[in-house]
Amino acid sequence: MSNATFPVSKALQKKPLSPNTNSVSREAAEEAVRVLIRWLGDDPSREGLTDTPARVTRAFGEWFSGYSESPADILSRTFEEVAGYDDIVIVRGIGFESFCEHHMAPIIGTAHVAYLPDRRVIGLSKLARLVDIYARRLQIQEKMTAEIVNSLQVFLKPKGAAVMIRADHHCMSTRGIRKHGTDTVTSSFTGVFRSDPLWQQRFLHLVGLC
Ligand SMILES: Nc1nc2c(ncn2[C@@H]2O[C@H](COP(=O)(O)OP(=O)(O)OP(=O)(O)O)[C@@H](O)[C@H]2O)c(=O)[nH]1
Ligand SMILES: [Zn+2]
Repeated sequence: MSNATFPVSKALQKKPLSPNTNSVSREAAEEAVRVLIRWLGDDPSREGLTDTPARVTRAFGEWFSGYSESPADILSRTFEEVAGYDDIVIVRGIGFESFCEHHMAPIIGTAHVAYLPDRRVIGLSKLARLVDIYARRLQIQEKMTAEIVNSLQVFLKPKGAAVMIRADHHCMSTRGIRKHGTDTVTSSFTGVFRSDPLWQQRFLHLVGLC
């Protein structure tokens, strides 16, 4: 279990650069793809590959759209808690696709995101959007887990938040050590989920781990 420092760093709150508005032009990105194709030993000007650099940059824009989205924006719309509800809110099994920052290889996984409301709740879809904002960046699993839990704590201000992620790292299964069928589990807690073993146990029970 991680001991991510809290409160969250200022960097988390800054609006990140978008792949479309940063200092590298789309033309330069497409040229980089052509260089890679040449480096592989193929010819970027042959018929089947002429449109590939444009497709690849478009695909990267989608896979890495998290750089142009801000957790503050999606977590700003909250609702008064329904009177009398005083238990965990959890969305389980949020599927995501990410890419490891070491090899840019896919990380395919699921996240469980929970919080204990302090008067306010948030639309459930926003928890899944929060996962995607951080998944659609170059990541390591530990950082992604901590970023999700910390931004939920900072912007929603619940009594506590808990995140658990299970993922398959393709850099471990399709290359290098080539171990298939492994998964990596990380978790991160704030507030009561961190300070009170009973709340933490309850979260683990809800995600089916105890
Ligand atoms: N802690 C952590 N490590 C990761 C994650 N994703 C990939 N890695 C690891 O990052 C490490 C990078 O190791 P390096 O030795 O620099 O790179 P490498 O020579 O390609 O390593 P191998 O994968 O062992 O061939 C590898 O051990 C990967 O398994 C992640 O989310 N968290
Ligand atoms: Zn990797």
